[in-house]
Amino acid sequence: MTNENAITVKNLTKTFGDFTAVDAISFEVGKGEVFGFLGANGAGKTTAMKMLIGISKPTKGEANVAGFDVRTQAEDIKKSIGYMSQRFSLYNDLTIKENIVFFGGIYGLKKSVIKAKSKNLIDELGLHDEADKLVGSLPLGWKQKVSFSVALLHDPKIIFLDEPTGGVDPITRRQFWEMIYREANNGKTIFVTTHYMDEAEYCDRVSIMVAGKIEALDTPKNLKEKYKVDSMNKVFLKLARNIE
Ligand SMILES: Nc1ncnc2c1ncn2[C@@H]1O[C@H](COP(=O)(O)OP(=O)(O)OP(=O)(O)O)[C@@H](O)[C@H]1O
Repeated sequence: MTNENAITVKNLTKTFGDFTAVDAISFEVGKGEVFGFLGANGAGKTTAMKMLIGISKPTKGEANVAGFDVRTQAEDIKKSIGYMSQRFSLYNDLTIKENIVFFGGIYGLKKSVIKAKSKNLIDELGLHDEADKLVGSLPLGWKQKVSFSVALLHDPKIIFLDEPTGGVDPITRRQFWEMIYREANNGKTIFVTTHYMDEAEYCDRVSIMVAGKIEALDTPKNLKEKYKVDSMNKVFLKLARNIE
């Protein structure tokens, strides 16, 4: 497989007993691309993502992430990617600063680097008044923004975001997407799952997974043209109905 793409996936498959959760999916994600990975509940997104971030072995097929093979180089992948999910966030009983020091340490950064990054992060997010407050006391939207910045501390090439804006208000979601764009413009590759169809419109390309298979993959504009509708929500509904 070539390493020109940030992610290359070929016939990637995961079965649990007789059940095929991810069914021979293939796609490529270019460097610097914002790639939306959509699907209804149970479509297989999390199972696929777990294989890509090197924590679950594929049953069949292959995938290369940040130049590394998911089967044999999972440890290298973990060092090259950032990961953030709605479920795995920061430690609520540590302050913002303490979370940064803690995760910086886990990523193996030097103390001087952590100090500098911590200052940048707090400056960028305008969080001077909150830096010494417990994360648990922050609104969810702020937690998610800090969590995103923390996932970037070790300067990963690819960032995996698993429903990063779940439960967050529309204005904060918009600000969150501005942060995503900024990182993509800096050359980071963004792989993001979301349930919000308006967010699918913000992606460079979108794949839609139905029952373990990728049923559509293109730019939002092309998908809307193909299905002759005016929103990604309608594309999604049409696809789901066709399959039923
Ligand atoms: N360890 C497992 N053992 C058996 N079945 C599993 C396992 N993990 C996932 N599944 C099944 O695989 C299917 C896909 O699940 P997955 O969590 O990947 O979907 P998803 O698209 O991420 O959904 P959601 O949006 O709800 O997270 C589901 O039917 C789920 O029950």
